[in-house]
Amino acid sequence: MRKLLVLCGGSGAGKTTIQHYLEKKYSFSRVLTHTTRRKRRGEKNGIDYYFETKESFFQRQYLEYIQYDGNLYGSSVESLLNTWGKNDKAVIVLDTKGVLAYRQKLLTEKVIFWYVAVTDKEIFNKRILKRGEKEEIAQRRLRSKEAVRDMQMPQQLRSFCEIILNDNWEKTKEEIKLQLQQSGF
Ligand SMILES: Nc1nc2c(ncn2[C@@H]2O[C@H](COP(=O)(O)OP(=O)(O)O)[C@@H](O)[C@H]2O)c(=O)[nH]1
Ligand SMILES: Nc1ncnc2c1ncn2[C@@H]1O[C@H](COP(=O)(O)OP(=O)(O)O)[C@@H](O)[C@H]1O
Repeated sequence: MRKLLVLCGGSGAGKTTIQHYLEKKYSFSRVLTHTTRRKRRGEKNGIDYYFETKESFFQRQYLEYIQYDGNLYGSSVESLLNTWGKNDKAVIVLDTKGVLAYRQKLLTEKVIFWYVAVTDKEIFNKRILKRGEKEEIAQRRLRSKEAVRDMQMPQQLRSFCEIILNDNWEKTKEEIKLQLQQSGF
């Protein structure tokens, strides 16, 4: 059966780190999404995202798309089906608005949702500055209304989204193992 794990959480909480770990340790395949934001240092087209222009972005068919800190992000039907074509176990990273869209749309597949949390908001600041962006861009990101919204789990997600606390990486790994066992992934 096709399975999808949806990760969301604040900017810098550790979604991408957890996604890579799920690939390496638990043989998930990542669903790449599309964005018009600029590449960060080290990011590659077709590896981290499909980097698009505004024109090319709208040439795809999306399950959903959103605006985040002034850029467009969208998950294409094609990318999800491609991933499932090679692996039943897929993982995607979305903002919390995208999570609600997936919750309503993907009714026939096995889908679970995780919100990646940190206890102290200062952690967002520290982590995001380590990430290869100019400080000014990182600070703007953290002040954007979408980033501020996603720093706490929105009320509407509480009934179906598991919280993965990512303060301490060793504990996060244990929590991931437990949650995967409990949900049969
Ligand atoms: N709804 C939705 N959100 C996306 C998609 N792709 C990425 N995102 C989210 O967009 C937000 C910004 O992503 P990114 O620029 O990589 O920044 P980061 O969260 O600071 O690492 C994050 O919350 C991602 O989870 C997508 O296709 N759909
Ligand atoms: N548990 C952790 N402890 C310390 N640093 C972490 C932890 N998890 C992630 N990081 C680091 O924090 C930064 C942001 O993580 P990332 O996964 O890119 O966040 P997100 O995708 O949620 O924006 C990266 O430099 C990453 O290596």
